[in-house]
Amino acid sequence: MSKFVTNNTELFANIAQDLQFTGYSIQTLDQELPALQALKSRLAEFDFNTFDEAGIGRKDDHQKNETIRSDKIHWLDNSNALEGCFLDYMDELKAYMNKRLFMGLFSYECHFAHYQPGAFYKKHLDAFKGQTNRLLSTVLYLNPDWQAENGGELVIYDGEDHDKELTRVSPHFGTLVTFLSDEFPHEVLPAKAERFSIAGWFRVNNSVNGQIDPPR
Ligand SMILES: O=C(O)CCC(=O)C(=O)O
Ligand SMILES: [Fe+2]
Repeated sequence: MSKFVTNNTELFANIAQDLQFTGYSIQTLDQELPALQALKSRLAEFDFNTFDEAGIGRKDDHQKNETIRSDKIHWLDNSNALEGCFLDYMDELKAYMNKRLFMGLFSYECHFAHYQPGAFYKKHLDAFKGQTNRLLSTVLYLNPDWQAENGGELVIYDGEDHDKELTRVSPHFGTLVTFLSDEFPHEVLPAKAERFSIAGWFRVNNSVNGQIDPPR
Protein backbone atom coordinates (compact mmCIF):
# COMPACT_ATOMS: atom_id res chain seq x y z
CA MET A 1 0.00 0.00 0.00
CA SER A 2 1.23 3.48 -0.83
CA LYS A 3 2.27 5.24 2.30
CA PHE A 4 2.47 8.91 3.04
CA VAL A 5 5.93 10.38 3.47
CA THR A 6 6.72 10.39 7.18
CA ASN A 7 8.24 13.32 9.00
CA ASN A 8 7.62 15.70 6.14
CA THR A 9 9.04 18.53 8.19
CA GLU A 10 9.48 20.94 5.30
CA LEU A 11 5.79 20.81 4.38
CA PHE A 12 4.67 20.90 8.00
CA ALA A 13 7.00 23.81 8.74
CA ASN A 14 5.54 25.74 5.78
CA ILE A 15 2.00 25.17 7.06
CA ALA A 16 2.97 26.22 10.60
CA GLN A 17 4.66 29.36 9.30
CA ASP A 18 1.65 30.32 7.14
CA LEU A 19 -0.73 29.77 10.05
CA GLN A 20 1.41 31.89 12.29
CA PHE A 21 1.59 34.80 9.85
CA THR A 22 -1.77 34.78 8.07
CA GLY A 23 -3.95 32.14 9.76
CA TYR A 24 -4.33 30.09 6.59
CA SER A 25 -2.13 28.01 4.35
CA ILE A 26 -2.36 26.66 0.81
CA GLN A 27 0.13 23.90 -0.01
CA THR A 28 0.51 21.16 -2.58
CA LEU A 29 1.28 17.68 -1.32
CA ASP A 30 3.65 16.97 -4.22
CA GLN A 31 5.45 14.21 -2.36
CA GLU A 32 2.22 12.46 -1.47
CA LEU A 33 0.78 11.99 -4.94
CA PRO A 34 1.14 8.14 -4.97
CA ALA A 35 -0.49 7.88 -1.54
CA LEU A 36 -3.24 10.27 -2.63
CA GLN A 37 -3.87 8.23 -5.78
CA ALA A 38 -4.38 5.20 -3.57
CA LEU A 39 -6.70 7.15 -1.31
CA LYS A 40 -8.65 8.37 -4.30
CA SER A 41 -9.16 4.77 -5.41
CA ARG A 42 -11.20 4.37 -2.22
CA LEU A 43 -13.75 6.78 -3.70
CA ALA A 44 -14.45 4.32 -6.50
CA GLU A 45 -15.73 1.87 -3.87
CA PHE A 46 -18.54 4.18 -2.83
CA ASP A 47 -21.95 4.48 -4.29
CA PHE A 48 -22.50 8.20 -3.94
CA ASN A 49 -26.19 7.68 -3.61
CA THR A 50 -25.44 6.08 -0.24
CA PHE A 51 -23.30 9.01 0.94
CA ASP A 52 -24.91 10.98 3.74
CA GLU A 53 -26.40 14.32 2.95
CA ALA A 54 -24.13 16.76 4.67
CA GLY A 55 -25.56 18.63 7.62
CA ILE A 56 -24.93 21.90 9.38
CA GLY A 57 -23.50 21.97 12.87
CA ARG A 58 -22.02 19.26 14.98
CA LYS A 59 -22.88 15.67 14.39
CA ASP A 60 -25.08 15.50 17.47
CA ASP A 61 -27.24 18.46 16.47
CA HIS A 62 -26.92 17.74 12.80
CA GLN A 63 -29.45 19.59 10.63
CA LYS A 64 -29.86 19.04 6.93
CA ASN A 65 -30.11 22.26 5.02
CA GLU A 66 -29.81 22.08 1.28
CA THR A 67 -30.10 25.83 0.87
CA ILE A 68 -26.71 26.20 2.57
CA ARG A 69 -24.85 23.17 1.33
CA SER A 70 -25.57 20.38 -1.13
CA ASP A 71 -22.58 18.05 -0.92
CA LYS A 72 -22.68 14.40 0.15
CA ILE A 73 -20.25 13.05 2.76
CA HIS A 74 -18.67 9.90 4.18
CA TRP A 75 -16.66 10.03 7.44
CA LEU A 76 -13.19 8.43 7.35
CA ASP A 77 -12.49 5.63 9.77
CA ASN A 78 -9.43 3.66 10.91
CA SER A 79 -11.15 0.37 10.09
CA ASN A 80 -10.32 0.96 6.42
CA ALA A 81 -6.56 0.74 5.79
CA LEU A 82 -6.46 3.50 3.16
CA GLU A 83 -8.49 5.86 5.28
CA GLY A 84 -6.29 4.91 8.25
CA CYS A 85 -3.15 5.95 6.31
CA PHE A 86 -4.56 9.41 5.82
CA LEU A 87 -5.68 9.67 9.44
CA ASP A 88 -2.15 8.66 10.55
CA TYR A 89 -0.68 11.33 8.30
CA MET A 90 -2.92 13.99 9.78
CA ASP A 91 -1.91 12.75 13.21
CA GLU A 92 1.68 13.58 12.32
CA LEU A 93 0.60 17.04 11.21
CA LYS A 94 -1.24 17.42 14.53
CA ALA A 95 1.87 16.45 16.52
CA TYR A 96 3.96 18.91 14.55
CA MET A 97 1.52 21.81 15.07
CA ASN A 98 1.34 21.06 18.77
CA LYS A 99 5.11 21.07 19.03
CA ARG A 100 5.71 24.17 16.93
CA LEU A 101 2.66 26.30 17.68
CA PHE A 102 1.49 24.86 21.03
CA MET A 103 -1.99 24.53 19.58
CA GLY A 104 -3.17 21.81 21.97
CA LEU A 105 -4.87 19.89 19.16
CA PHE A 106 -6.42 16.73 20.56
CA SER A 107 -8.26 14.85 17.84
CA TYR A 108 -8.98 14.95 14.12
CA GLU A 109 -12.10 14.00 12.22
CA CYS A 110 -12.68 14.20 8.49
CA HIS A 111 -15.05 13.19 5.74
CA PHE A 112 -14.93 12.62 2.01
CA ALA A 113 -17.19 15.11 0.28
CA HIS A 114 -18.74 14.73 -3.12
CA TYR A 115 -20.13 17.82 -4.84
CA GLN A 116 -22.18 16.99 -7.88
CA PRO A 117 -22.14 19.54 -10.72
CA GLY A 118 -24.02 22.55 -9.39
CA ALA A 119 -23.45 21.66 -5.72
CA PHE A 120 -22.15 24.39 -3.43
CA TYR A 121 -21.53 25.37 0.17
CA LYS A 122 -22.50 28.97 0.96
CA LYS A 123 -20.35 31.29 3.01
CA HIS A 124 -19.91 29.97 6.55
CA LEU A 125 -17.53 29.64 9.48
CA ASP A 126 -16.54 26.15 10.63
CA ALA A 127 -16.55 27.22 14.27
CA PHE A 128 -17.89 30.05 16.37
CA LYS A 129 -15.61 31.69 18.86
CA GLY A 130 -16.05 30.21 22.31
CA GLN A 131 -18.78 27.81 21.22
CA THR A 132 -16.91 24.91 19.74
CA ASN A 133 -13.73 22.95 19.98
CA ARG A 134 -12.97 22.96 16.25
CA LEU A 135 -9.70 24.86 16.00
CA LEU A 136 -8.12 24.10 12.66
CA SER A 137 -9.88 23.18 9.40
CA THR A 138 -8.28 21.24 6.55
CA VAL A 139 -9.46 20.58 3.01
CA LEU A 140 -7.63 18.25 0.65
CA TYR A 141 -8.71 18.05 -2.98
CA LEU A 142 -8.80 14.84 -5.01
CA ASN A 143 -9.62 16.04 -8.54
CA PRO A 144 -7.12 15.06 -11.22
CA ASP A 145 -7.05 17.35 -14.28
CA TRP A 146 -9.27 20.01 -12.76
CA GLN A 147 -9.87 22.74 -15.34
CA ALA A 148 -10.24 26.42 -14.42
CA GLU A 149 -13.55 26.60 -16.30
CA ASN A 150 -14.95 23.92 -13.97
CA GLY A 151 -15.21 26.55 -11.22
CA GLY A 152 -15.79 24.99 -7.78
CA GLU A 153 -13.25 27.27 -6.10
CA LEU A 154 -12.97 27.61 -2.35
CA VAL A 155 -13.22 31.34 -1.59
CA ILE A 156 -11.68 32.47 1.70
CA TYR A 157 -12.84 35.82 3.15
CA ASP A 158 -11.22 38.19 5.58
CA GLY A 159 -11.82 37.44 9.27
CA GLU A 160 -12.70 41.12 9.98
CA ASP A 161 -14.40 42.18 6.76
CA HIS A 162 -16.50 39.19 5.74
CA ASP A 163 -17.12 40.64 2.26
CA LYS A 164 -13.45 41.03 1.45
CA GLU A 165 -12.11 38.10 -0.55
CA LEU A 166 -8.63 37.01 0.54
CA THR A 167 -8.02 34.20 -1.91
CA ARG A 168 -9.59 31.63 -4.24
CA VAL A 169 -8.38 28.06 -4.41
CA SER A 170 -9.09 25.71 -7.31
CA PRO A 171 -9.64 22.14 -6.08
CA HIS A 172 -6.59 20.65 -7.84
CA PHE A 173 -5.46 17.17 -6.94
CA GLY A 174 -3.15 17.25 -3.91
CA THR A 175 -3.85 20.84 -2.82
CA LEU A 176 -4.20 21.06 0.96
CA VAL A 177 -5.78 24.13 2.54
CA THR A 178 -5.46 24.65 6.30
CA PHE A 179 -7.06 27.55 8.20
CA LEU A 180 -8.18 28.65 11.66
CA SER A 181 -11.75 27.36 11.95
CA ASP A 182 -13.31 30.31 13.79
CA GLU A 183 -11.47 33.05 11.89
CA PHE A 184 -12.21 32.78 8.18
CA PRO A 185 -15.62 32.74 6.48
CA HIS A 186 -15.38 30.64 3.33
CA GLU A 187 -17.58 29.19 0.62
CA VAL A 188 -17.53 26.61 -2.16
CA LEU A 189 -18.65 27.99 -5.51
CA PRO A 190 -20.76 25.70 -7.72
CA ALA A 191 -18.68 23.54 -10.04
CA LYS A 192 -19.40 22.31 -13.55
CA ALA A 193 -17.83 18.91 -12.84
CA GLU A 194 -17.89 16.39 -9.99
CA ARG A 195 -15.72 17.69 -7.16
CA PHE A 196 -14.09 15.47 -4.53
CA SER A 197 -12.37 16.48 -1.31
CA ILE A 198 -11.61 15.44 2.24
CA ALA A 199 -12.69 18.12 4.72
CA GLY A 200 -11.48 17.76 8.28
CA TRP A 201 -11.13 19.47 11.64
CA PHE A 202 -8.62 19.32 14.44
CA ARG A 203 -10.29 19.72 17.81
CA VAL A 204 -9.14 20.62 21.26
CA ASN A 205 -10.29 18.48 24.13
CA ASN A 206 -13.18 20.14 25.98
CA SER A 207 -14.00 17.21 28.17
CA VAL A 208 -16.77 17.67 30.69
CA ASN A 209 -17.25 15.10 33.47
CA GLY A 210 -14.71 12.85 31.81
CA GLN A 211 -16.69 12.77 28.56
CA ILE A 212 -14.89 13.94 25.49
CA ASP A 213 -16.92 16.67 23.85
CA PRO A 214 -18.38 15.79 21.46
CA PRO A 215 -17.99 12.02 21.15
CA ARG A 216 -19.16 12.18 17.49
O1 LIG B 1 -14.52 21.79 -0.07
C1 LIG B 1 -14.12 22.89 0.30
O2 LIG B 1 -13.39 23.59 -0.42
C2 LIG B 1 -14.53 23.45 1.64
C3 LIG B 1 -15.58 22.64 2.37
C4 LIG B 1 -16.04 23.27 3.65
O3 LIG B 1 -15.94 24.46 3.83
C5 LIG B 1 -16.61 22.45 4.73
O4 LIG B 1 -16.88 21.26 4.52
O5 LIG B 1 -16.79 23.00 5.84
FE1 LIG C 1 -16.17 24.93 5.89
